[in-house]
Amino acid sequence: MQEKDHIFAAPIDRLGDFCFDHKVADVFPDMIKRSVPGYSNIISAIGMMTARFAQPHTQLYDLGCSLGAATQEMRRNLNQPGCRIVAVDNSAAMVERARNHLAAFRSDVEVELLEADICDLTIENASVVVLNFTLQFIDPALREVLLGNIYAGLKPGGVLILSEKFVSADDTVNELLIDLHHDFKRANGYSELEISQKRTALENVLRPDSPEQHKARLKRLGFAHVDMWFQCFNFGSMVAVK
Ligand SMILES: C[S@@+](CC[C@H](N)C(=O)[O-])C[C@H]1O[C@@H](n2cnc3c(N)ncnc32)[C@H](O)[C@@H]1O
Ligand SMILES: O=C(O)C(=O)C[C@]1(C(=O)O)C=C[C@@H](O)C=C1
Repeated sequence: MQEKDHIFAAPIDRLGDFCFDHKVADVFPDMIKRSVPGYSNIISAIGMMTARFAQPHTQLYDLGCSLGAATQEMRRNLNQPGCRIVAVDNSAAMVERARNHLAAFRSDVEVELLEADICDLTIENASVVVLNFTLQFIDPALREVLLGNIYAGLKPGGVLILSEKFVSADDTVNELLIDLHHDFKRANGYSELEISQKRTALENVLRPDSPEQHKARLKRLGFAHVDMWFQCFNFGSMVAVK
């Protein structure tokens, strides 16, 4: 049975920064499904893009893999010989649970699960790289270097799938999208207290960029084709092909 997310349901005295600890890892599937509009569509599309972009004898990366939802979808859709998936997260609680989660499925595809900081990782011989709601948690000053490492490690024709929470450059639209996201959370059973406490806890740790900032940076780094393929409110996913 999957646990329900009640983490911010009661008033918290000294509300600290949000972090991916045991409490969050225990309820993560419920939390992300009720918090991120379009999450399950994005996971399915990661599988579809894996089928199109995976190249024989290459590596596929799931960076900030949490419990391995994207890894599992990539593994299910891999149709090329000699590929392996490298799934990485720096939260011990997430990696421990990802190990159990991934072991529950039968598959011939090798998955290397690493507890590591993705900023310290060497990316090589890659055909598919997934950053599914992870870059937003990386120090903004380190984002360009990380994306540059990904670009360098991708083979020509390789793809980066980058899903993020966005900030809109237009203040009025930005407020509208945030309000609509909160409506989405209310409709999924979150209370006003849960919404506001989580918002405060995320303030210093989830720093969103605008779609324009993302596109400009990916282009600057050399990606040949960059665009948004999905957006719902202030959440979305981009595709960048080398
Ligand atoms: C919103 S979750 C990602 C969800 C996941 N990709 C999925 O599709 O279900 C963000 C994850 O990024 C991880 N993370 C944040 N900073 C990281 C870093 N520097 N290195 C590795 N993992 C990181 C967190 O521990 C967390 O599990
Ligand atoms: O709940 C929110 O407001 C979010 O921003 C959602 C979000 C995310 O985008 O990663 C934040 C933290 C949790 O990991 C799950 C989802």
